[in-house]
Amino acid sequence: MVPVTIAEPAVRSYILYSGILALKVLGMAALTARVRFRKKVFANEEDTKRSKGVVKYDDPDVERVRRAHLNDLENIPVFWVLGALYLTTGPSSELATWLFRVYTAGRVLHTIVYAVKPLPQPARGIAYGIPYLIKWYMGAQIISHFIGSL
Ligand SMILES: N[C@@H](CCC(=O)N[C@@H](CS)C(=O)NCC(=O)O)C(=O)O
Repeated sequence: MVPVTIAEPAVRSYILYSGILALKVLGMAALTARVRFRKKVFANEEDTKRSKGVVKYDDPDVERVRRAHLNDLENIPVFWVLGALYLTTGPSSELATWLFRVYTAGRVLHTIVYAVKPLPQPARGIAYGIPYLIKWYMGAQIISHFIGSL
């Protein structure tokens, strides 16, 4: 059994990048609110009163930010699970740190090219694909490490 302790640089790196990603997910709510107020487009009647906005469910800019938020929710919790389990396989600290770092950078870039400053494809596909492959790699490492130990 590989000991997973806070003294391990890879564990500290996981905690750091997990925290950054959690704040990044929270930031999506602020980004959505910013676009809603800029466009005066809201989801509920009571939200429209102070800013004289309208209820609208198909504003393209709001929907874009909402899709980016949803995409985070489809991906980042999976990283938390796989990243934590990956640490139990005894990876090199350097490799684990780079995987967590690149993953985090990819997810931040995904939001930028999707919702902040939309860029033509394949910008979003790449920003999505690299973190996606990192998760598959960590998942495969977990399975290959533990499959023989049952
Ligand atoms: N739920 C996603 C699954 C596939 C995915 O996440 N694709 C990436 C790269 S093209 C993406 O940014 N999709 C846009 C989105 O989720 O709104 C979708 O419907 O597209």
